[in-house]
Amino acid sequence: MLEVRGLRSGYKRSTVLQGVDLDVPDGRVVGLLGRNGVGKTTLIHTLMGLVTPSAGSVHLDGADLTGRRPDVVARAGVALVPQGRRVWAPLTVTEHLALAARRGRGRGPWDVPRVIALLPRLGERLRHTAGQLSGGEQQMLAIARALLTNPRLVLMDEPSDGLAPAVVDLIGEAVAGMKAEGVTLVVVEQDLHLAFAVADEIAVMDKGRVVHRSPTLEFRSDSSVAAALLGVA
Ligand SMILES: Nc1ncnc2c1ncn2[C@@H]1O[C@H](COP(=O)(O)OP(=O)(O)OP(=O)(O)O)[C@@H](O)[C@H]1O
Repeated sequence: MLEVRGLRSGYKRSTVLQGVDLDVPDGRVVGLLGRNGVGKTTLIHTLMGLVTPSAGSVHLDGADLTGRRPDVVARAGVALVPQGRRVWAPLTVTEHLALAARRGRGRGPWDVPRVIALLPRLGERLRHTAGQLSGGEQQMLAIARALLTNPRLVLMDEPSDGLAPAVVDLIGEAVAGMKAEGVTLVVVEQDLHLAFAVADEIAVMDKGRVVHRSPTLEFRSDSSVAAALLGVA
């Protein structure tokens, strides 16, 4: 269980997170929505230890991760699938998987055969370099890399970014597969179709806070909430 309380953080000239409260129970998928610039990426990066909080707390299964370094947070079981995938263009898929597997070895159920079973397209591209992959395949590689660390919690930042609808559906299937294996996820998304397809619950941020939380079915059934908080009909 992830428990975030009163989290404040930001950059030199601006405080972005103004006191974020967020609970993510084990095995649940929370879709994190919000207009551009409300602080979704800053929240994900603060949870991962890439941005240092000025106040508040982050606990995972009771362990205090507040302000810890990214490598410490990763070892505690948190993995980031960053926006823009951040794969290494010259390395092959096999090399990416081998490097990630080395870091996660022995800590849980995910190994290379298992992530390839979840993401079969990668199995057909093992000798390709990451730079030769399509955007969707790079996203799958970024997911595979995260899973191979055997995380308890995966933070995904706009996995649908720049992908065609049919490819977004494949990413949705991969997220569903992770969830079926018991992985807990926070998925930042602009694509409501994907967020609704994968999330058990929706959290909406505005001006550096989580201002709304409801089960996905409830959120979908009341379009006035989405209209007010996201500016969509
Ligand atoms: N590295 C940085 N240095 C300074 N300011 C930043 C930095 N990264 C983000 N910001 C600012 O922090 C605010 C929140 O940005 P953030 O990326 O967290 O929002 P977001 O909700 O993820 O937006 P989007 O949906 O557009 O990705 C914005 O005003 C942004 O300009």
